[in-house]
Amino acid sequence: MPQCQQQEPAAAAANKSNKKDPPLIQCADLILPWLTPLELANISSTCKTLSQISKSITLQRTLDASRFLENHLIPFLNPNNQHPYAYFLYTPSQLLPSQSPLRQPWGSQLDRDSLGRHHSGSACKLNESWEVLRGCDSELATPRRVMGESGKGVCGCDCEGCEEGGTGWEFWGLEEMGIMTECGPGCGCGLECSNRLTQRGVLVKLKIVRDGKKAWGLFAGQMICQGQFICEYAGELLTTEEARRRQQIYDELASSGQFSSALLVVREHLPSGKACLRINIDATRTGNVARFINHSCDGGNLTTVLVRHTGSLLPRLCFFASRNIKEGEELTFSYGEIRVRSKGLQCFCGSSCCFGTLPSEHT
Ligand SMILES: C[S@@+](CC[C@H](N)C(=O)[O-])C[C@H]1O[C@@H](n2cnc3c(N)ncnc32)[C@H](O)[C@@H]1O
Repeated sequence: MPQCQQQEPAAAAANKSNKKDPPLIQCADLILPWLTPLELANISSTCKTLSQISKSITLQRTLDASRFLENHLIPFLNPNNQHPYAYFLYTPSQLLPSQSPLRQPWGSQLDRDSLGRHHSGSACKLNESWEVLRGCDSELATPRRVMGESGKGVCGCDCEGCEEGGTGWEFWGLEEMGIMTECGPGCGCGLECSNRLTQRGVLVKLKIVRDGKKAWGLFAGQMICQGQFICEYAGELLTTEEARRRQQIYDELASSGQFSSALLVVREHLPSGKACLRINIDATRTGNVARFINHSCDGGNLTTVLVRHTGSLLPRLCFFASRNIKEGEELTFSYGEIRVRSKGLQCFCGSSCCFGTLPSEHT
């Protein structure tokens, strides 16, 4: 049958080109030829609508990295617009990997009302209690309970058990770290207690700006005074074994470029000096705004404080302004002093004392 023989190569060619198409296009190619003109027109307009919705979702996502879980919107700004936002799951506080969601909604117009106010439960409640507090004591915006060597601080409420002393802390090689104790699950007070400064989410305006060399960075969206609380370092709390496993994967991905990890290790040296407790917080997949804070060899403008809570075993790592910060300034801190990798990632902090490479440690 000469006709059949002639058609065979054309059919084979068509099949070959179909194989390259994504599955959805392949299905459409099977179904759409059967449709009436009206059905085809309906499909076409649905696709245009979906395209508009997905553009609107992208826009909404650039407006708030926190998925409406913080008190203020935290926008992404990228002057060259190639990457409008960074994709990660948002958590305002530490969680276990088993608590980390596989997916999280982000970018629905329904998240906000016509005035742009948040609908998300936790942030609203936090915001309300903060508004009440701010009216009566502006000092609440500063770390009143940062402790010295003695481990004693000024207690903001009558709860007992707040006067615990501190040991020595190390963070990525840093020997000096502030220690502070706040009320927690073991206290009778609630979020409105003045001794829960770091538990009300992000209270200063921030923005996330893209840079050609360092990728995203966290910037001040307002003037910030020395001592003001910025945010905690939130993410998944890992076992050391899991932290090492993930760090190996991250290192491999980073060596091929285009990947930033945000796995942070905090070490506590016990008074005996013989043992060391460590906390591994991974904000790479699930985290908060702190995952965008870049390194600066001069120490930057942030200081880290370990905050303990009455009745809670694990401390939280929190960032405070180490000096007055102007609106538009990048927020940075030192990742540490140790550089175990001779060929570490290049540092672009731009400070006069720049070491040239980013700090690196064995996890
Ligand atoms: C915790 S993340 C900070 C946010 C990151 N820039 C991003 O876009 O997600 C740490 C990573 O940021 C990059 N980074 C941080 N500080 C840097 C610096 N001073 N110079 C170059 N890259 C930096 C490195 O890739 C590092 O592994």
